[in-house]
Amino acid sequence: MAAGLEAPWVVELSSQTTRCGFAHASHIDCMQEVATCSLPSHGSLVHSDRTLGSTDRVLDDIAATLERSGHEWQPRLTVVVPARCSQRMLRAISHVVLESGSVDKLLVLPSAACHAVGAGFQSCVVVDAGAGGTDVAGVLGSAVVAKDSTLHADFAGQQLTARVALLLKEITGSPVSDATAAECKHAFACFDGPHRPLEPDFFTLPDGAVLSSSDIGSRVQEEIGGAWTSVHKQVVSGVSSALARVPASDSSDRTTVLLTGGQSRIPNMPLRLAADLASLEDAGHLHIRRSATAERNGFLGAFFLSATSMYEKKLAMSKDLFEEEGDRHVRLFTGSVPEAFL
Ligand SMILES: Nc1ncnc2c1ncn2[C@@H]1O[C@H](COP(=O)(O)OP(=O)(O)OP(=O)(O)O)[C@@H](O)[C@H]1O
Repeated sequence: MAAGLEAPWVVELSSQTTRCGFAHASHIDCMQEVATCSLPSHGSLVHSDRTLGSTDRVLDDIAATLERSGHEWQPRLTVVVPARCSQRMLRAISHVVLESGSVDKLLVLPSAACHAVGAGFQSCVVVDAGAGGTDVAGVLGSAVVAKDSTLHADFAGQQLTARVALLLKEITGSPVSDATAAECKHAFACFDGPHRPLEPDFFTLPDGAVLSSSDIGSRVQEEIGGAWTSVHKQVVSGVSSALARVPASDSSDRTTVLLTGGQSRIPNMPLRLAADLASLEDAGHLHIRRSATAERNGFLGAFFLSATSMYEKKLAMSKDLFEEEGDRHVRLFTGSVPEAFL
């Protein structure tokens, strides 16, 4: 952290879980995970302009949640959004935050760059398989290379959970909660491959009913395999175009493809991605890495990037400038952060 700077609050607007918190250089001091079941769907707000007018409601909800747990907004705030976030949405976020009275400086960072930095990479191709879909982006010097080089594919954890909920209802005859469906999905999720773990033999529903893995396990895996099959060509083409912008980054002349996001936990996913990428000309130079901190990388990376002196000097939008010149300076940071600042 640069001398004299207080750590900012970081709010990561994701499809299913909004993560917000305050971090120290050495550890996360408090990180609230605000699930959207008790809040409006933040992901759909940042993923689409249609509900633009609701941005203030989203941030108000987060502020209320923090206050309930005894915290207040800090004067510096970093908001993490998908790289495809529109200029209109960025302006809406800046108005809500900088007109709120409690925030003096705002930084808006693209999620892919934060995931890369959070996992320890300054340059790589990010494949972020999350609840709302799978995003691919090239990251160079801790910044997304270009907004138009990002890709969104429909391999979405929330949709898979909904499919598993339907399967469970079909088998048991009664509806189950999303939490139960997600638990069941996590128990059986797996791609084909040599390290396929043994399935659990049984899955127990909250009412005590026991389903055997033959009832539900293979059907969950079929759903996951089918969903990936329908998007894998798209993902390969996204990785291929990102690779054209991200030069080899390690001493052995290889480029890292970072698998991150909650769905990257699916067993054998790196093997499946490697098999799909094998058709690429650069396949021999790819290093596929799955991060152990999958769901937290975006938050962690945002904290690290915000904690540099670059934040203060070049990147953050100040309330004073906003009041003098309006929202025309608001932009998603896509420049390269010099190593000296990291
Ligand atoms: N072991 C697992 N197997 C299968 N899916 C998993 C596993 N662990 C987590 N997931 C899924 O990952 C998803 C959550 O991922 P993540 O937290 O990255 O999403 P998000 O950040 O809210 O969304 P997004 O990145 O799309 O905005 C959920 O759908 C969850 O069910």
